[in-house]
Amino acid sequence: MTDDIPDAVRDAAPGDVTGTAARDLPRDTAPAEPDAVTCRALAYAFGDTKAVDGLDLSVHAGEVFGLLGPNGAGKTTAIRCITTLLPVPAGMVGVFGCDPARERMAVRRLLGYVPQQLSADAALTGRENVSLFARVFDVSRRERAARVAQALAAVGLADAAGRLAKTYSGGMIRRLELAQALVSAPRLLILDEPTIGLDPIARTTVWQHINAVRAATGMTVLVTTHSMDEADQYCDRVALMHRGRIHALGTPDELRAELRERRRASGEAGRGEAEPTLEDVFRDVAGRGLDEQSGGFRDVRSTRRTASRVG
Ligand SMILES: Nc1ncnc2c1ncn2[C@@H]1O[C@H](COP(=O)(O)OP(=O)(O)OP(=O)(O)O)[C@@H](O)[C@H]1O
Repeated sequence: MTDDIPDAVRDAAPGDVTGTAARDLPRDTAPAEPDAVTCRALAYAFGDTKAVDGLDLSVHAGEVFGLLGPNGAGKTTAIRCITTLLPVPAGMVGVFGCDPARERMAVRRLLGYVPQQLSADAALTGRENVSLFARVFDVSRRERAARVAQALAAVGLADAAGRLAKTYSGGMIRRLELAQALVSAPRLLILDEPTIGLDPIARTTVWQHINAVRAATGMTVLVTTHSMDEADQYCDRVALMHRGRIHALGTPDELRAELRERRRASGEAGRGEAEPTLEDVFRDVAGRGLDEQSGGFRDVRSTRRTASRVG
């Protein structure tokens, strides 16, 4: 784990780095370090329910990786195994080469995690919330105030730091939770549906801050989402997860091009088919099971919990 949040994070003004700009960072500098996340044949069951069922995944250091899938695909369960919150009963998980089972604290020190559930305390100020995380993550007393201020500034909350979190908007709460995760200067930031329930402007703002920090630090980002549009716009690579395993993996452009090719080969192309979207790719690789399983991609957006998370 790095000792400090780099000054560049503090200085990265929100909006200066867009998702597109961050995606244009050089990709051909081969990472000398191990992959940020490795899962091999990972399996986890709740009773008879195979939540994760033979998951193979590599998240390269420095990339923004999107784990996509409908409700119940197993995304959160996989994330909880990676973050040491669940044991790894079958298969293996590595985080920058560390084994969560044997090096639990080492793995936790590498991670910043923003779960789906509310992790900020509404009765505390923004600054107090981030300070709490700084203490939990052993940021030294000497450094703490500066690191808390840096993390709040990095997500655009410096001016609101003295206000109670219960006065924040949903988007501000999400950014506060981001600051909490960033205060320990993680090498890997894991975000479980970071923009669910937010309006389009708040979504964009959250992503601008994620990308600004990532561009400044080289941090790896693993994000789960139902939103194909966000994945398309902000993720370097995506994995399409369904029923506990990965059905397709690549850059959004690669996945779309592969579907275009499959359509061409099967004679579907040229019959007025629109350019494929990522959702088309998912429907193609997951097959009819996607419609049979409860929860698609669109209907879930309006039903989830951010509105009530902060009330
Ligand atoms: N604590 C639990 N006890 C029993 N079953 C669970 C538990 N947590 C998850 N499951 C089941 O495991 C499967 C995978 O759930 P998981 O939450 O990992 O999916 P997900 O892709 O993250 O879904 P969502 O997008 O809704 O968060 C589902 O069938 C779910 O009902």
